[in-house]
Amino acid sequence: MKPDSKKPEAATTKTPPPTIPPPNWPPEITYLTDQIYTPAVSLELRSKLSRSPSDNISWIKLASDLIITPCPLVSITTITDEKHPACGQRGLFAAQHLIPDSFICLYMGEVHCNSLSDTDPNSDYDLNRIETKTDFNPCLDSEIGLSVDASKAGNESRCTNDYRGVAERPNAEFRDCFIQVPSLKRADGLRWERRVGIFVLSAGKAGKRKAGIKAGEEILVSYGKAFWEGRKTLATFRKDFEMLRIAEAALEL
Ligand SMILES: C[S@@+](CC[C@H](N)C(=O)[O-])C[C@H]1O[C@@H](n2cnc3c(N)ncnc32)[C@H](O)[C@@H]1O
Repeated sequence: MKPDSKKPEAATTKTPPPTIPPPNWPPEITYLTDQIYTPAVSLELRSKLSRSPSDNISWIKLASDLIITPCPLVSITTITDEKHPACGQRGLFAAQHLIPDSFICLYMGEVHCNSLSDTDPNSDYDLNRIETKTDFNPCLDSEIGLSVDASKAGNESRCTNDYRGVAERPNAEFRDCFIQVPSLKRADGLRWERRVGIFVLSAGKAGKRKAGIKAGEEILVSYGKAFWEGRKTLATFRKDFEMLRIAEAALEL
């Protein structure tokens, strides 16, 4: 069943209702239960996020009961370990044992166009700059040029740190997925829409990661070298020596 792209659905423009944020949520950041959109993201562009799952058969389709806000699987903690390179900042930790390949939470934020005018060059929370398994420059949908920035609004996923300097390797990764959202046009009242989620890494061929992520362990992804190289360039330009030190340390690992 192909989505009807002639007329975008106005019902999807609704702003999600406010929810009580999880403990330790940064008060200056808006807590989201669904992604929001910059004015530059037209309804027509948004409708392109809606695809029949048969278009991308390998992408996981998440049942709506897996998407719970706040997410009970994780907790946000301020890092106090001085050896941790993000000491003093927040990190995302497993609130219970998470098995390999399991879904943790969606990467929520403000969806924006990848044009210079609609991108915040200072954001540390833009998927545009983070490398995922599927794409070198993942975005939300690189074909239509959309990405997600959680610098001003997001959910727990914005607290996920990079593994460099913390652990030997990541234990989680970003993956493309589909979720079901309400549709006025479909007989069943639902359609599939593209999202990016954080998932526990698979056990691996040798089963080395079969333990998944233990309760209390920090959830760590790889932002990719490009993220840290970008930070290094920006830090050099701004003469921000602390940012430069962190970026160089991450690149050395
Ligand atoms: C997406 S945020 C991660 C959450 C962040 N720690 C917070 O409290 O909001 C990305 C920023 O976290 C910090 N960070 C994440 N992983 C790091 C690492 N391995 N080493 C140093 N800083 C890290 C950097 O400041 C980076 O720009």
